[in-house]
Amino acid sequence: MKHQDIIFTNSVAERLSSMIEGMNCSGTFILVDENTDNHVLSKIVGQFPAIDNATVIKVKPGDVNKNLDSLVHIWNELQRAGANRRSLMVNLGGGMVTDMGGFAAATFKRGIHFINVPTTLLSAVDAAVGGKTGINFNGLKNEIGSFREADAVIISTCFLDTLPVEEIRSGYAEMLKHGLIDSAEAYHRLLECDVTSIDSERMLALLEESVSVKRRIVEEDPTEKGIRRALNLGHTAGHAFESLAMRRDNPVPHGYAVAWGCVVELVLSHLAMGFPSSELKRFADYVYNNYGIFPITCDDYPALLELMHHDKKNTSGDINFTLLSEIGRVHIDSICSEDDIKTALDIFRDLMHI
Ligand SMILES: NC(=O)c1ccc[n+]([C@@H]2O[C@H](COP(=O)([O-])OP(=O)(O)OC[C@H]3O[C@@H](n4cnc5c(N)ncnc54)[C@H](O)[C@@H]3O)[C@@H](O)[C@H]2O)c1
Ligand SMILES: O=C(O)C(=O)C[C@@H](O)[C@H](O)[C@H](O)COP(=O)(O)O
Ligand SMILES: [Zn+2]
Repeated sequence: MKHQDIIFTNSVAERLSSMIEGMNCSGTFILVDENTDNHVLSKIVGQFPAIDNATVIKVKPGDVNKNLDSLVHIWNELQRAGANRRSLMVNLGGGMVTDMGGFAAATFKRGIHFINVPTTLLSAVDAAVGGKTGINFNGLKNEIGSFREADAVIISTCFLDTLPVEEIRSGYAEMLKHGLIDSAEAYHRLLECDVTSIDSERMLALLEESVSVKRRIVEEDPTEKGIRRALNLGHTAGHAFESLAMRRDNPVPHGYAVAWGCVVELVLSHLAMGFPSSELKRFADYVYNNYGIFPITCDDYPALLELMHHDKKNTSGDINFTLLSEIGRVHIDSICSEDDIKTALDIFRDLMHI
């Protein structure tokens, strides 16, 4: 897999335009959802012909629409406008847009060029980088997808001012995850920051630091044969919460599910690997105070376990977790029994005062 070009800038339109011109493509498509159409597109149009001449494709927002219907809509629009192998797709949006647009680009005519321009904190620090693309299918997260890195990722803080604070918190959860797998120093610094009042200069520095954690791991293991599973901390349980919330017709932001999932998986880390109880308690309190609770009872355990059995890290009938023995010390392929997971869910409910 080629090395991915990741650019940090607040002159997005200028960089994007010169990139489009340099790629000598036969046509450019910009994928947006209704919200990035409303809040973001106007920030990059009206300055450079390479951007203004692009065809805009619009999808409905939200993870419930990261699905086959939206994907078919994108393929139809590309085909209708005569896109070919030299066409370029620009994914302008959050992780929903970069995941699905990346997959549409990876599959249309077996692959066209694409550039990710992330517009949420979460997509800037995580989703737009590293080549995981895909859609949800049959209620399971990212069930259909491919590894295909964007030709380039243009990361900026200039889109974040219209983002609801809930979405800032959601992205911050993936940054905390990067801190947890990286080092106690980076993680504690994040815990001490007030996420709602970080100025844009400091935010750009935090973005660069967080992306560097993901980038280093992806470069070592681009297709998740091993160590990339570190980036999946919190997701075995987190994706189960996220899917359950969708089943209840009450979706939650991805990062919230990851934050709750990390609590469950730090409980398992404590039980199985001796992860310090003081750090577990501190993280759980942070999550309770900043993300609230995901309401579950023991009646939900069978559904949650069934969802965890679909996790992509599993290679047998067992459920595979990424755990920590301490902050920065990662143990991939940690198998936990259903009984251990139920115990962890019990402790999760205690820690979250549910
Ligand atoms: N591929 C990966 O490595 C990876 C990593 C993490 C998450 N993901 C996926 O990313 C998705 C979550 O991404 P997300 O949190 O960015 O969600 P999202 O794309 O759904 O964006 C969240 C909300 O913010 C809106 N929005 C986007 N930019 C905006 C802006 N600048 N101003 C105002 N509103 C804006 C969106 O329309 C949406 O309503 C999930 O599908 C998750 O599975 C993928
Ligand atoms: O990049 C990775 O690898 C990750 O696991 C990052 C996660 O934050 C992200 O949510 C990813 O989409 C999860 O992938 P999946 O393989 O568990 O669907
Ligand atoms: Zn994630």
